[in-house]
Amino acid sequence: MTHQEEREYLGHTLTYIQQKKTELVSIPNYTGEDITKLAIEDHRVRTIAALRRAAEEPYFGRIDFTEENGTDKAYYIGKSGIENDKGGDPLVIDWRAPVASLFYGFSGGEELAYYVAPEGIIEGEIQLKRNIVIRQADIQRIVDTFVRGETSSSGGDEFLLYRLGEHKDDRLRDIVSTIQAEQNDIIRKEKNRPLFIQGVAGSGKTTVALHRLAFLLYEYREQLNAKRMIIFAPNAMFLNYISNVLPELGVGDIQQSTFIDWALSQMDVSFPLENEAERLMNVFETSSDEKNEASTLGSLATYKSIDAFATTHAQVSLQQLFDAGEGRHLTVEELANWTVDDGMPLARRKERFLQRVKHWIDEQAKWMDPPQARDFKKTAKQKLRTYSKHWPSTDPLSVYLYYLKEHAPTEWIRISETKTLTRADIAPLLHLHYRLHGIPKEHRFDHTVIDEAQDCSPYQLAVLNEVTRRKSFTVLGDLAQGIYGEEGVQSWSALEEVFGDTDTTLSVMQRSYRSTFEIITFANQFLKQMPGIETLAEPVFRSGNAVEVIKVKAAETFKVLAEWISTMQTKQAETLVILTRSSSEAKVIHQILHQAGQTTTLVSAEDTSYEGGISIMPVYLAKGLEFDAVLMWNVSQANYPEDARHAKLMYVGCTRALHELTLLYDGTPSPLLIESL
Ligand SMILES: Nc1ncnc2c1ncn2[C@@H]1O[C@H](COP(=O)(O)OP(=O)(O)OP(=O)(O)O)[C@@H](O)[C@H]1O
Repeated sequence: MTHQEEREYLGHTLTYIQQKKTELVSIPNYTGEDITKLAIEDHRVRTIAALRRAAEEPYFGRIDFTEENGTDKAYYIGKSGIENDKGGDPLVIDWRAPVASLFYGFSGGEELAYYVAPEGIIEGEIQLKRNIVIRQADIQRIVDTFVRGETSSSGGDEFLLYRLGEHKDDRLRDIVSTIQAEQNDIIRKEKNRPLFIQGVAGSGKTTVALHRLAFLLYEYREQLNAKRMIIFAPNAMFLNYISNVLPELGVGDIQQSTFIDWALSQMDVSFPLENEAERLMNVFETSSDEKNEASTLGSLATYKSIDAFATTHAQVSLQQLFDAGEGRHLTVEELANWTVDDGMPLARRKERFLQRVKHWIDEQAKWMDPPQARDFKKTAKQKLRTYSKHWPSTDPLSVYLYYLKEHAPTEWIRISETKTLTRADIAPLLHLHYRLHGIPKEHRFDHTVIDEAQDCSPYQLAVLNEVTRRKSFTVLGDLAQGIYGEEGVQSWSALEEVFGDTDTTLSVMQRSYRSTFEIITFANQFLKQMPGIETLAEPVFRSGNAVEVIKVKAAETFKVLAEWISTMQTKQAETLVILTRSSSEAKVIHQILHQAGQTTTLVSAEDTSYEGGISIMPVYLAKGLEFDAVLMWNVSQANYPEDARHAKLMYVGCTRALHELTLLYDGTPSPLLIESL
């Protein structure tokens, strides 16, 4: 009965979608310049795209709601809303609409439910919450997670577990059909108060951030422009991994970048950036303790100090008159009127000054014979070029070096000698670039998301705060995954401070969705060994195989690896990874498997895309990614000694696994394995 009723509704909806699409496609393109017609054309194109997406899977859920006044309504929830031109209620409600909150916020227990509509709070009683899996326009599965009066209703867990049990390919996916109540709250938080989210590994931070962008764009469509919204993530491979979600949600125009790539696209800097692979090797594979330099450069104190330096630097005081030749000159007093600091960036003031002097030269020449005037103008303009050198530099790198020479001589020597920049230099350089040249209007953001924000420096955030309107930020991360140590932050307050007196919100996500109960429980032992981490990850009760910790001898390496791969493949694992402590170990394993005819992908810091299949990479490159099966290679005492940094690396590695986790070691196991041997 249920299926029949749902089949009819689906048939009816698909017919409508088809008709509407045909009707809209038949309207000729508008290519003129009338703004109203262009807006209508834009709407037409977007609607066709949304209908095309909806034709395969128009909705995924249904909620039956009895309003206080007794009206019964059935709402079908999908990725895009589908209006009904022929009158009546929409056929499908957009998942971001206020009423869809009922679907996400309801966990089965509440007597009364409500949502906040534009006209006020609407209260009522939920009768039914149903998940409907549609693939290629066909109903595959119906799961009722709540039916009023039935005591067995789970409120959503059964369907969530079904979804979490699926195997993953090479791309992160949207979760519109199973967004959980605590995630829904975060997605829908207000726009203009900086929002910080501390979430355990696998709690859905990246996914929630992407859904929040789509939500904000819907909720504030009159104020926001997708092209002026951005998500910053740590590296190109991770960006590639998440690249499908925003287009799937119909908001593909939102920018996605790393901080460094974006910053370098804003300015010209003559020195190259250090090699990324070498940097990572330095951070993770050498045992140097000199890791404080980035934390000083990345601090808010340095931001303030450089800001004050830029202000002083921009005060122009010309001490020499400008002699244009032929007895004409501008006095120091006259020049001072043209150099006043009226708040305009230095480079623009300099440009304005030069224009004025050029104009003055032309005026002087008016009283001369033409040949004399020509010679005078030529000479005077040459002299002006020489004179302009009395202006302070407008090159960010030069100004940065002046600053360092005075305030941080070690850094000055580093750059002067190597003629190479580190990542920590980029935020100060962009800051100076903005101070010297200003921020073009079109470079400002309406909303900025920072993922993996535990690795973001306060300085970076302060610079982003300059380009982001109304402090509209979502900042997400996990302090327990702060594997860069001093380069990132040790507490969220270090980043919150950037916003000064502005109120910020800190939300916490403790439930972990990625991994099985066994894997999360296992990984929690590493959280317990990190100073300052008080709460553990809470598993969703999805049980799987036990985590295996196995001792192997070096001579058996290949045999063990081959067995692991074939066992995982028989378990239908599609994405497998071998995580090593170092890049050299990863190369050796890749070589061994290659010689045995096994195709694997060796992932390095330079890679910009993630291909799925069987990958081998150093553990520090796996942050943000996930795999059906993970093999932690050689978790020996030498590779993972007992300290917070290695506990974090171990935590990151183990929490990459969705379904299967195996750890191998040769010799003495890591002392961090306190509960598993
Ligand atoms: N509500 C949900 N329904 C279904 N899947 C979910 C849900 N929330 C999270 N997931 C899944 O959990 C996994 C982890 O999500 P995500 O990568 O966004 O987490 P994260 O907190 O950013 O993790 P990490 O910090 O470890 O990188 C993904 O596979 C995601 O699809």
